[in-house]
Amino acid sequence: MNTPTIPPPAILGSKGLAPGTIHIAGQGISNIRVLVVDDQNSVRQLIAYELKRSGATEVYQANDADSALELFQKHRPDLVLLDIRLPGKDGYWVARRLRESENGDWTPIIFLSGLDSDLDVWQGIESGGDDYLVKPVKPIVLMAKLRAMQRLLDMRRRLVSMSAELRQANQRLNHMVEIDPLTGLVNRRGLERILHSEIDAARREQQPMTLMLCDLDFFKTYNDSLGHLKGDDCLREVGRLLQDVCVRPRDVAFRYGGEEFALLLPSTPRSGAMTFARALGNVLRKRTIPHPASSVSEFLTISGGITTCIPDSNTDQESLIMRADQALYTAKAQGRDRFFSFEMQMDTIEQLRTR
Ligand SMILES: Nc1nc2c(ncn2[C@@H]2O[C@H](COP(=O)(O)OP(=O)(O)OP(=O)(O)O)[C@@H](O)[C@H]2O)c(=O)[nH]1
Repeated sequence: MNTPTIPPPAILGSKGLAPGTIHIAGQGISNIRVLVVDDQNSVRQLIAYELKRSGATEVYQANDADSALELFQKHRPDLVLLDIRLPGKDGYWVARRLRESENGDWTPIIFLSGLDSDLDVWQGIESGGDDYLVKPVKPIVLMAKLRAMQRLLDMRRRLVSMSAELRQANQRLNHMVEIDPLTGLVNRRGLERILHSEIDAARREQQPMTLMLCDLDFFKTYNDSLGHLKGDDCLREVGRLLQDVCVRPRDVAFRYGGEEFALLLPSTPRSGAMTFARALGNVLRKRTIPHPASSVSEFLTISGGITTCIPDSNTDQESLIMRADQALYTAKAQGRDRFFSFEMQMDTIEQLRTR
């Protein structure tokens, strides 16, 4: 029942719309699709006729509660004109169902009813209506109300689109503040966020996770001998290299700060962590980045501290970072150009004991 028919002139002035000034040039409604719910054919068609004349792009018509809901779901009109007395379920019921089905959206509902007691108005607004008009209503009054609702609707649409833009801008901003401009890697702030959620995931899934802190060896003397710009190039190169070794989608490389990098490897046990560290060392060795002032190699080398665990309720970002940092300190103290993990050291001791 969604095609409005132009009523014969005899219908004008019947119970739904009172006779009166009907059309004000240029003052109609525009770009609006309306659902009219009324069980009286003549009233419904007259309203549809007036709406069309005033600029509504589409008018859907329903004569009972169920077809009203059906048309609402199907067409998602911009506005609903709703009678209260309908066969079967009434207009209050329809308004409540419409509100439930909107999912945070808002469609203005104007009750258009012959019931004129204060309680009816109260119930109409309570059930989800935004306005209440008593029939017969003058077309000019109806149009004025529709224009007011349209204004609110437009304002709401602008707000919704502005908040979507704002959300996107915020996402871009968050992304920007988590990216290190020199290497393009995620920075320390991003590490803290991602580490937090990966700890939660690993705890939930009872999966081992690995965190590596890596530090370029003798980078001060690299800068001192080759200059700060070459130092920057070197950091960029290492950044690319670390990104290349992170082949699994959830493995992430970070610039932790200065000449320190971090690698987060979810679902990676100790054995996998050491394989990864060896591969990383090999890739760097193959790159043969000259380091004229290093006392461990003629090429750039890296030291790394590794920690691997299945997080429990005591595991947090700080404890993991601290443990990886202590392991890094040990790798440096043991001569650099190596990776160290307390957990793996314990494994080795355990293996020696059981031999
Ligand atoms: N070019 C460049 N150098 C940086 C940057 N950030 C930190 N550095 C330098 O990295 C060097 C780190 O030096 P140290 O902390 O003394 O460590 P190191 O010389 O690498 O010695 P070890 O770590 O003990 O092997 C410092 O000279 C910093 O100035 C950067 O963004 N660009």
